[in-house]
Amino acid sequence: MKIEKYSDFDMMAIEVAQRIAGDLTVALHNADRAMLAVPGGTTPGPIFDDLCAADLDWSRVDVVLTDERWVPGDHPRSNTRLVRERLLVNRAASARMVPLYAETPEPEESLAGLMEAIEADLPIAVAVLGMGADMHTASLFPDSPYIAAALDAHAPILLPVRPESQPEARITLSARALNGALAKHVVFKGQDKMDALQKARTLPHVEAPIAAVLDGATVHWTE
Ligand SMILES: O=C(O)[C@H](O)[C@@H](O)[C@H](O)[C@H](O)COP(=O)(O)O
Repeated sequence: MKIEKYSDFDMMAIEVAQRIAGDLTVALHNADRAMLAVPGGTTPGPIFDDLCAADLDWSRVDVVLTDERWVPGDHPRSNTRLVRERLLVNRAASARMVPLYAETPEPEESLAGLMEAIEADLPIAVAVLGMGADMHTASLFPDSPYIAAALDAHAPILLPVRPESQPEARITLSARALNGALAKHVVFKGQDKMDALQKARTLPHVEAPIAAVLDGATVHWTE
């Protein structure tokens, strides 16, 4: 794991967008298509605003979320909506989005179809990950029943989860799917999260899921 600290959030967003674009360009030299996995939440918006203008062949990029809240695509908490509005615009409008949501009441009812579409595009070329102060990443939450199964080396690539701390069901890529990425970037803001990251490295993965994806990752952060 490598840690890179930035003087402010805007600088971090610009630099991280450049790093992702560089990684995608390399991946597209080596393969016909490249898969980019991105988080939802509040941190990635400004990164998407810069990344969407990157000069690369977006028509060969498949974008998937690391995780989604099980809410309709026009819901304010929808990560799909965030990606459509902030990433799949400008030059990146020609990228293809691999869905992580379907209109069924529960994620289990759509799981097989969603999983099949993602499996066809694996491995992930570039995984961008957020992190919570509770040491979750994607929707791998320490307070999720079955978190051990989602972190297992043989876990399915996609799992429905119902963390006690969250208002809705979610769906998440497993640690196995995320760790298959050729490049991993963890991005967050705040000393509290940096303290949590350092603590995570001393805890079992079920208590600190972020620690399960740190091998080979670059951590980008700003106070
Ligand atoms: O849908 C989500 O909530 C996520 O993908 C999640 O893992 C997020 O990355 C972290 O919770 C950090 O969230 P913030 O960027 O809002 O702090």
